[in-house]
Amino acid sequence: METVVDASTSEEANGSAVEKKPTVVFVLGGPGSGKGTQCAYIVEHFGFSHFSAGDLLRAEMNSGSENGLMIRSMINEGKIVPSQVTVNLLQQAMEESGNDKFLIDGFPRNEENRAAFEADTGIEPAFVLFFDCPKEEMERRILNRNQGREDDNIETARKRFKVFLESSLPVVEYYESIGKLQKIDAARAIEEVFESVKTVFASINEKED
Ligand SMILES: Nc1ncnc2c1ncn2[C@@H]1O[C@H](COP(=O)(O)OP(=O)(O)O)[C@@H](O)[C@H]1O
Ligand SMILES: Nc1ccn([C@@H]2O[C@H](COP(=O)(O)OP(=O)(O)O)[C@@H](O)[C@H]2O)c(=O)n1
Ligand SMILES: [Mg+2]
Repeated sequence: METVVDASTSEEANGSAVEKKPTVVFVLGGPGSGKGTQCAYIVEHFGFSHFSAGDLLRAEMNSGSENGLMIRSMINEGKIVPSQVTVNLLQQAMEESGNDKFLIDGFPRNEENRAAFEADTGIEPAFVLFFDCPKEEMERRILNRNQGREDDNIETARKRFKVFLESSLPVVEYYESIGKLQKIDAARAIEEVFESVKTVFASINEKED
């Protein structure tokens, strides 16, 4: 007869080899508030991997995947793509990165996004950055962005602002209510905004080099 399970295997199974959960910071703010811009600086200074939910969805849309057409029509209407699609893309990107510190930008954009991520990954954010910016300034930035995005036109931008107010702000308020929100005045020059961002991250862990 085969030997029974040995001691080392059962030790792993009962938790001695449990992995540490990754650190996740969600980066929220209205369309054009400067999330992507600030994330690039955070990556340089603090060693996080940055994933923009919008960028991952655009890549998926252009990859010829079966969800491509659905994603394009949602994005062009400023609507939020079903959470399962976005959470799967984020999970895959995190797994492939090999890192354990993630900035997730433009997510969660509604309560369904928030709940799906938590249910599927078991991860809660360490904290949530919120870039607070007046609508007029966000509108100016979007219309000057020049990245060739189909949704950066005035008509879609207005739909995105409406979705932000109705669906995304309640998530921001939720994180505020549990004491996890770090609100930053984003209506200043890029360098000034980053000074405030640095203060928040410096208290966590400075990149060692
Ligand atoms: N503090 C700022 N002041 C002026 N323009 C900014 C600032 N931050 C970002 N921008 C510009 O505004 C546009 C939107 O910024 P982006 O980082 O793409 O925002 P988001 O990811 O929140 O939509 C970009 O063209 C960017 O260069
Ligand atoms: N969590 C998310 C993030 C983006 N999106 C879609 O992608 C679009 C662009 O998101 P984005 O984060 O790149 O846009 P910005 O806030 O950077 O301007 C959104 O308007 C949504 O249509 C989504 O459906 N779900
Ligand atoms: Mg962005």
